[in-house]
Amino acid sequence: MGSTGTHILVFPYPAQGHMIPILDLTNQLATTGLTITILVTPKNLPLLHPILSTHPSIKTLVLPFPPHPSIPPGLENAKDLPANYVPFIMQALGELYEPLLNWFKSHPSPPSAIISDMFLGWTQHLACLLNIRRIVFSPSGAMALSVIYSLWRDMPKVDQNDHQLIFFSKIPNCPTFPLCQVSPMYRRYIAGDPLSEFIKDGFQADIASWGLVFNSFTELECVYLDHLRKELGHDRVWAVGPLLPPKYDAPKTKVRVGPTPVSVEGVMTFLDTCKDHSVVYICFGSQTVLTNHQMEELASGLEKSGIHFIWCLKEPTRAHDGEGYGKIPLGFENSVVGRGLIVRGWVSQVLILSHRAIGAFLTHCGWNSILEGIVAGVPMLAWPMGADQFTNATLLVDVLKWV
Ligand SMILES: O=c1ccn([C@@H]2O[C@H](COP(=O)(O)OP(=O)(O)O[C@H]3O[C@H](CO)[C@@H](O)[C@H](O)[C@H]3O)[C@@H](O)[C@H]2O)c(=O)[nH]1
Repeated sequence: MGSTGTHILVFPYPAQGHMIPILDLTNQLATTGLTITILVTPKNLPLLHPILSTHPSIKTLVLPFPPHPSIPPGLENAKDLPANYVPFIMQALGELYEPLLNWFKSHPSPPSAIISDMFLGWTQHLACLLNIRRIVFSPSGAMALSVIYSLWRDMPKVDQNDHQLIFFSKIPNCPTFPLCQVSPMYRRYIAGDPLSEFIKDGFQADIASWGLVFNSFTELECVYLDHLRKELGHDRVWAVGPLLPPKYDAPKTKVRVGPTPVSVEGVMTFLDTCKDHSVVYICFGSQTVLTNHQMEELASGLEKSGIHFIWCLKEPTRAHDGEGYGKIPLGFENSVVGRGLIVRGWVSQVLILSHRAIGAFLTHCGWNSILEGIVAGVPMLAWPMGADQFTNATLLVDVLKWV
């Protein structure tokens, strides 16, 4: 379809767990005749390759990644940095305000709406100045966002005691978490600190935005979607998920299994040799790198259980302390030859989960993983690690009682 309709700007936050669903949504929007521009920084442009080849009418706006004192030069995506760098990436991207404003001002027919990630709250201020609508895209679920918005709106006092219980009494089912399971960005908030105030302002600007789109669905999160409509005081809260890629084609790339690279088809061939529902798939998303202690515990469990498994692991980034993270215990790989694959690198999780041989999914409860597990109909074992994952696990285990 040609792109002659309303012009919108799509602005993803550069992390795989955020980019994948917003681009899946953009894929769908592109079939409706909208004119679409996607904003990325140069190192993230290759990630647009699939969507640009499917929809050549989509335009790109490539703005340089603003330098930040805490981010090594050349790194522009959360996958290349430890998880606690998220606030720095958010702050760095905030520096795109002026360049983006200039782009709008000089464009002959600029966008009349911005769809931007929930970590880009400052785009609401830009939208206000330009007198256009800003729609928040949430790659997290409605229960998780209810908790996050409640924190930044009510600013409950925390005393830095990890066991302090935080009650969310206005949210349905009154979720309650010990402080250590609450958003680290909120836990680290210091009044008056410029980074903390930037983060707070971003979430409060999200709350004030014109609309909110979730990668979720009503049957899963009806009460939390309704809660948000009530809290925000409007009905422009949409659940458009589960968002999935247009088709599940395995890319023709190689991944490292043990010391040697194998094709992605090789991973699928391994699954082909396994009985139905016999393999445990293990993955902790695109950001979590296990500590060596966690690696040892998991490896020991896998060794003793005798089960078949695929373990997709993320290796430490340059900025991790290389000694403390991601070390596979000596001899483990040899001890599981034939029944276990340890994959370093990227294999399509959606593709693996849809294989008949998968019987369970050990997940960190990232929201995309949860939705992909539900769509594949695979039982999940919840091992939340941080961010919104404790809320997501609570939704599955305590609210829906699905796990
Ligand atoms: O080898 C891999 C690893 C990951 N994935 C995909 O990467 C995405 C990972 O997303 P998610 O499961 O949500 O985990 P994170 O990457 O950890 O996502 C971040 O963003 C999510 C959405 O806000 C949050 O729920 C998480 O807590 C946060 O860590 C999913 O689509 C997976 O299918 C692959 O395809 N192959």
